[in-house]
Amino acid sequence: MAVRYELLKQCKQSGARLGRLHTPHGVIETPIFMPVGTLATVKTMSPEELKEMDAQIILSNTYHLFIRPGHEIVKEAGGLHKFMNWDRPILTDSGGFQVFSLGDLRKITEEGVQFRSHLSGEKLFLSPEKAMEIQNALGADIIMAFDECPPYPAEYEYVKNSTERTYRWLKRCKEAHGRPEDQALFGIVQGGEYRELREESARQLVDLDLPGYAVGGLSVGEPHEMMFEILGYTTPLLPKDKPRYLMGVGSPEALIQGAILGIDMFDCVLPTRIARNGTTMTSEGRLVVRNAKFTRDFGPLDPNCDCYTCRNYSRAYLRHLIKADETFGLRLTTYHNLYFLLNLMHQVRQAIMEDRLLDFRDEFMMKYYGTLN
Ligand SMILES: CNc1nc2cc3nc(NC)[nH]c3cc2c(=O)[nH]1
Ligand SMILES: [Zn+2]
Repeated sequence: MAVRYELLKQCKQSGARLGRLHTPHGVIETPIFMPVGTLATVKTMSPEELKEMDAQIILSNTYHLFIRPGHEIVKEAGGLHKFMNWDRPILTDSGGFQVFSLGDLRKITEEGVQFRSHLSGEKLFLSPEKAMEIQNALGADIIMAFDECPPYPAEYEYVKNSTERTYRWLKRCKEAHGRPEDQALFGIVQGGEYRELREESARQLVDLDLPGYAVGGLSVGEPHEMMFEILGYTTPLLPKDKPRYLMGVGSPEALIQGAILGIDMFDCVLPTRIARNGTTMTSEGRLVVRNAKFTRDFGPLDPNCDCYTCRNYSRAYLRHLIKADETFGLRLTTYHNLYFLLNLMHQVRQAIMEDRLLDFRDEFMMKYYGTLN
């Protein structure tokens, strides 16, 4: 079977658990943060640097690779692993989220979604079948069902209809999946902010006995507390012996709280995106290194970080590069931000091992945010 989850330890203090996810391209330790490589590259990072920082799995986007260079090209290259020279696990999303974030450039029907390419403007179409054809061609170890991520807020009726259609689409994905033996298809729980819709969606997905389950429809503008409340009653409905993936999350606080609520996998563009404008995550909170106050600060970006950037360069140098729009500056801030989140999850796994995750959370929150919640 494509992907097998091994539950190693259930945290005594919380819903968190320590696990290992066995895939055709290697083992992933969970809870895990997955760097996002939208266009078959984690922007400015080489595969060697990603391995150096212990990135164990990366994400790529179906919508973007479908638009450019096209999934046939990637297939002819021997698949995504070969194309981007990454021999560890890859997860591809199904394109749903990107297409829905195109706003009114798209039309949703039972068949699928009609939209215009954000590059050429040409009319394109994504459906459960098309999303599976593309992901089968890309060859990722974990692939996502084609779903609709409803906007927030959204009326009960809208979310009910959308979630029911997303379930019908999931069954079509399962039907159309050409490579179930080497690519694990994860379903995506929807239901918006409505508990009975979330519970119905989770029940229907679990009945399909899938290799993994994502919680979708979150991190779309809803209040933090609402996301944690929804996770609180959704993850317990998912099988303990399968991985749970919270899509599009997130901030350091959300990663820790998500793990406490039983989430095993996270992805977010935050660390790479904010790095490009010189914003970094450090052990003492966010630090905007392009800020004038760092002009003569010759100390490391983060004194408590042992990453390549913090061991070899100063805040003054980073500020200079970012101000001068030097590519090397983007590389150094990206390297640190990714290292920071990957290392945060390493500390979370340690804390689960030692049954002190809640204490770790309090210590981290105090240092990073200066508060306990
Ligand atoms: C591929 N399907 C799918 N992707 C998602 C990506 C997300 N990214 C965020 N915040 C950045 N929320 C998300 C929800 C979904 C979701 O509900 N479905
Ligand atoms: Zn660092």
